Amino acid sequence: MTIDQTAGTGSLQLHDSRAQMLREFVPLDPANVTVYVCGPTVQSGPHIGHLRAALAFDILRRWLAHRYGRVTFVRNVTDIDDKVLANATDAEPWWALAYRMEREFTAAYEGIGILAPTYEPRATASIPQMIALIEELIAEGHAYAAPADSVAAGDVYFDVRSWAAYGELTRQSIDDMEPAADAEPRGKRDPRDFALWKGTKSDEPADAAWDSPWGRGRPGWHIECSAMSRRYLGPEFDIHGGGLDLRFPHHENELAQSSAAGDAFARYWVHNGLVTVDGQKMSKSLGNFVLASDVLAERAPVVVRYALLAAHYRSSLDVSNKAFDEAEAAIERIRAFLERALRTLRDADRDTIIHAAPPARFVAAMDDDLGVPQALGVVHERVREGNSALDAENASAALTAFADVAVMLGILGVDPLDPQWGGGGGGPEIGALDTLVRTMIEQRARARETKDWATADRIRDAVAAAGITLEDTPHGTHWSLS
Ligand SMILES: Nc1ncnc2c1ncn2[C@@H]1O[C@H](COP(=O)(O)OP(=O)(O)OP(=O)(O)O)[C@@H](O)[C@H]1O
Ligand SMILES: [Zn+2]
Repeated sequence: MTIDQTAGTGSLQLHDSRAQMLREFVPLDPANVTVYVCGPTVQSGPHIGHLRAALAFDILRRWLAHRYGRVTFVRNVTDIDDKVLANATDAEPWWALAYRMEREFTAAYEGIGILAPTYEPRATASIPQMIALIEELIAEGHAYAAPADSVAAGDVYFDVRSWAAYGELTRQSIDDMEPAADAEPRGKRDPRDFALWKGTKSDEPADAAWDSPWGRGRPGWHIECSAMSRRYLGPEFDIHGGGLDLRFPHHENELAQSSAAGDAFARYWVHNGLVTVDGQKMSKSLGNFVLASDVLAERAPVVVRYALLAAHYRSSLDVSNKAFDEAEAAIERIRAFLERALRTLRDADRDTIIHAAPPARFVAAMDDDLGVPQALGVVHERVREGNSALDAENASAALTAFADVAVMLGILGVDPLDPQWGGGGGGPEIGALDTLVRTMIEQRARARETKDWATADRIRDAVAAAGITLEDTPHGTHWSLS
């Protein structure tokens, strides 16, 4: 792929939560855009808030890939944390729970077409990097171990008063902040100091602790992301993402730790708006969640994807059956047009489709802080125009509309005919099968053209033996599983 395929049509504007305004996105290295997104704490299964967050960054990533080609995309898994330990049982240790939940997240992400990250590091696999970062912070005078004779002995805290810029991300002064909730207050110099390392407690499992210069223990949540982003992307990278709920304290603390350790860290901060229920964040802790698995049992994955990306990623989204019904109707309108157009298109036309560039207004919408609602507006407009062209038997106008729609749907990952949806339930193997069967259909058509009936019959029999039925129609041969 070439660098910046849309050069000349404008620049990508992203809302940077740190600057609190739109900024032109200029990558450090246009040949490799770097993104770190905070992944889930795998204490329980994904709800649709998690899907929306992952989807927001999937769209960002796809658009960056369209513009620049290569994107190194890292999304971590927090597999050690207070919450994971709290949900473990005697029958299911913390590491078994974390892995089971990680698989549930992966299944839900893949189910709605979220691309796998380039790297997906688990926090427990970067403990030495976290310890090294904490040691740097202590050496620079920005962190301290709790006094050995205090109840917090074994903990290490970030010293917020030592870092004058603390609060810069969310524009707060230290004195206005709440005390940090996650550490033993009696070992701290300031109630806002937060834990970098947590000494193991007597009631915690022995295998949930690692050796460190401060005794056995485990990392705090914030240091995990500072260490993993540095390890996988280096001390400076382009975009740091996560849900709006993570801006404070999580991202504020990540920024403080990494900058205090001398890293330039993220150049842009992007936060997705929250899925809410009656105005409140959908959350495991509040118990007001809708599980991803429940929605996916009721609705086609492409409909769920469409519904969750149809609102701008920075808006709050109160999900309702109405939103899913509307997405279903929109997907059906698109599907009907694609199928209708496909019936009239010839194979020779496919080249045009593959080489189409998205319409300029779609590009402008996406460049304007990922304006997916406007971009989908362009999709529906081209669907209407394509249908009119088909009504008027204007083949060339129908073909360009089809090509536009196909390329836009491809970028957004919501093409209802994409083999990845497998007719509603299958996986990528359906796509592979489709390619193979189509090849055989073509060979059979060629044999028939040359009146080589023996070969044509042999191919039909081979396909039938694999449990596949071929149906010859005036518009070509369709296949289905018998
Ligand atoms: N309701 C929501 N809407 C949008 N994004 C969310 C929502 N809940 C969590 N996220 C995002 O999902 C990602 C993974 O989050 P994480 O596992 O830390 O969830 P969490 O905030 O602990 O969830 P919960 O509050 O349900 O326990 C984060 O980027 C987070 O901001
Ligand atoms: Zn993080």
